[in-house]
Order: sequence, then structure tokens, then C-alpha cells
Amino acid sequence: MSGALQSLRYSRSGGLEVLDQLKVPQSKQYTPIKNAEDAWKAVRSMQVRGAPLIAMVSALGLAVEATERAKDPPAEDAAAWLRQKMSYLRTSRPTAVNLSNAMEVLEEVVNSALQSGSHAAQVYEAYVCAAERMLEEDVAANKAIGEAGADAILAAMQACGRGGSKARVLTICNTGSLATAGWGTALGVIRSLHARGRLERAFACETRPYNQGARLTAFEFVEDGIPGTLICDSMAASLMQRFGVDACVVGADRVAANGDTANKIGTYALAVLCRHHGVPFYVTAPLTTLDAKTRSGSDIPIEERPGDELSCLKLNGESHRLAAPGIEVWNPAFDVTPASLITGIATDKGLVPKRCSVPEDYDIAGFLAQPNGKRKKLA
Ligand SMILES: CSC[C@@H](O)[C@@H](O)C(=O)COP(=O)(O)O
Repeated sequence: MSGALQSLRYSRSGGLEVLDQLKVPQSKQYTPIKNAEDAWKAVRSMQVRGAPLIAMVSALGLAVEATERAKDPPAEDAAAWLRQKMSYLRTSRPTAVNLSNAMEVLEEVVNSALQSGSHAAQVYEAYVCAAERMLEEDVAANKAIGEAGADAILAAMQACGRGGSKARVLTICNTGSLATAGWGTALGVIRSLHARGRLERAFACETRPYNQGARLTAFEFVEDGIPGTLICDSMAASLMQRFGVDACVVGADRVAANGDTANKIGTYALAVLCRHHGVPFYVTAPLTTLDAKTRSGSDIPIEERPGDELSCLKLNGESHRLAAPGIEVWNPAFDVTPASLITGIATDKGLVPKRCSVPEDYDIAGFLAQPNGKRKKLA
């Protein structure tokens, strides 16, 4: 794991606590999560955010509560209780598919434990072990994404005659240790480039209105000694025009079957800019962010957040009105980047191939259906 703050701390005996991201970087406070309701509230209020982390905190919050439950009732009662809590947890935030994918996997675990065991203890144990496995697997997945994304960026630089140079990379939102269990996805690619000595500089968009770039990504850069520069979102075009960037690398909250990708609001604008300036645009996503069941971007639910996140400046728990009182506000938290603008989707199992018949689309279902280890490497 990187030197940056841990987004969560968990052990079976010590329970779960999460870094309150509403207070970072002004203070570094951990909040205990004792049950599913605490987890739901932490996710909904953005104390924790980032697609993989939302899923993990939800799964582990329920694991903590399950660990405390009586172990002798019939297995059916335990399964029914877990199912009811899982459907509640799914409702906290709608766009990031990692949460519902995690709940689906955990529900299957509960169902098969029910078939093989007759006591609540067996069902709870199966659930808790599966939730703990998700946590363990996340950092390894991020490291693999980091390597795959770094390979892709360096190959693209090689192809355009900048093979020996260090990369200048642009990113948005926070996709690092604070959005995952550690290392990060898009920020993991930046970490991997830096670790290889191939990063000249990473540029972080501040990411209005919630400022995940300014508050969290900038914080991770500083903590880890990554050469980073903060820009406001509207400076990205000028950055490309005046100084040039080698690649833009972003995270994802949901990748639809054709590769259309929902990510933090402002991502689509960056992809359009990249197309204009001939800059490769990479999406990074663990397999848990791929959603073969959602046909295209127009089917992805886009979360709309309260207007005061835009009309007020919130800092360390305090809110200051910025916009004229009475003005109406539209505040979608995410946008959808069409697959046709995406150069590559780097996952923990390599690059998702483009569809042969529709080269501007990706074949997410085909990719997920391939047996492990047989997926294509990044081109
Ligand atoms: C590895 S994090 C990927 C995405 O979840 C990230 O880019 C993002 O959009 C986070 O949005 P947030 O609203 O802060 O949860």
C-alpha cells in the first residue's frame, strides 16, 4: 500500500472505521462503522466515496454487524436478515455499480451457505469471509490496473515518438488510496508511472463542485511525493493547447456493455478535449465496475446531488453561501463518456478489446466471459 492515509481500517476483532473524507485534508479523523446503517449513512453523506470503497464499506459494515449477531437461530433467519440489509445498502448511491455487484456476489454466497448449513453461524461466517476477501482482492486488482494503464500510456508515447520521455498525465476526481482499499485505479496508474521513474507530472482537475481533486487527489500527491499540479476544471483545454499532455486517465463508476462509461462530472468534457487535441483517453476500472447488464450509457442511472453542494462552499463541516440566494441549481454527480471517445479501458485483467464489428465500441460481456488468464494484454 502507498504511504497515503488509509481509507479504512478493518479487522475481525477490531471492527471497521473509515477516514472521514469530508474533513480531509484539514483533519484526519476516523469514524467507527458499527453496522449497515452507519455504513449507509457514511456512503450517502460522502464521508466515504469512490466506487470500490463504497462497495467495501457497505459489505464490511454489514460484516461487523453480522459478527455480533446470535449464532444459533435457523440459517433461514440469518439469510433473510442479511438479504434485507443488503437490499437496504444498495440504495445509498445509484451510479457506482460496484456496490450492487458486491451485494449480488454476497447474496450468492449467502444462498449457497444456506444450502450447506443449518445454523446462522455458518451463514454469517460465509458472508463475513466473502466481504473480507473483497477487501484483500482490491489492492491487488488496483496494482494490476496500474501496471496495465502505465504500459498502455508508455506504448502510446512510444508510438508517437516520445518513447524515451517521462509522461505528463491529466486526471479528474479522486481515484486513489482514498477511493479504494489502497493504491487506486487511475491514480494507481499515475503511481505506477512514478514508481517506474516515468512520470514527469500529474495534473489534477479540482473537480467541482465537490472538489475531490483539490482536497483528496492533491493530498495524495503531496503525501506520496508524486510531482503533481492542481488546475481548475476549466484550465484543462489550455493545459493541452499550451503545454501538452501525453494521456488523460480517469476512473469509472460504471462501464456499460458497449464501453460507455459513467464517471465524475467533467470526465466527458475531458474526453472531448482529448479527441480535439489528439490525446489518448484511458478509463481504468476493476472488473467489479464493468456492467454487462446495462446496454449503454443512456441506461446508467445518474445520481443528482443536493443543490447546496454547488451553491455553497463547504469546508471542514462549515457551509458558506457562494451563489445568489434563490438561483436554481442542477447538480448531476456523474456524466457519461461515449465509448467512441475512449482509447482503452484498463482493468485488473488487461485491456478490454474493442468489438470487431463495431470498432468504436467495447465488448464488455465477451471480456467478462473469458476464462481467467486468457484475456488479451493491453495493446
Ligand atoms: C476508483 S474511484 C472511480 C470513481 O468512483 C471516481 O472516479 C468517482 O467518480 C468518484 O465519485 P464520488 O462522487 O467522489 O464517489
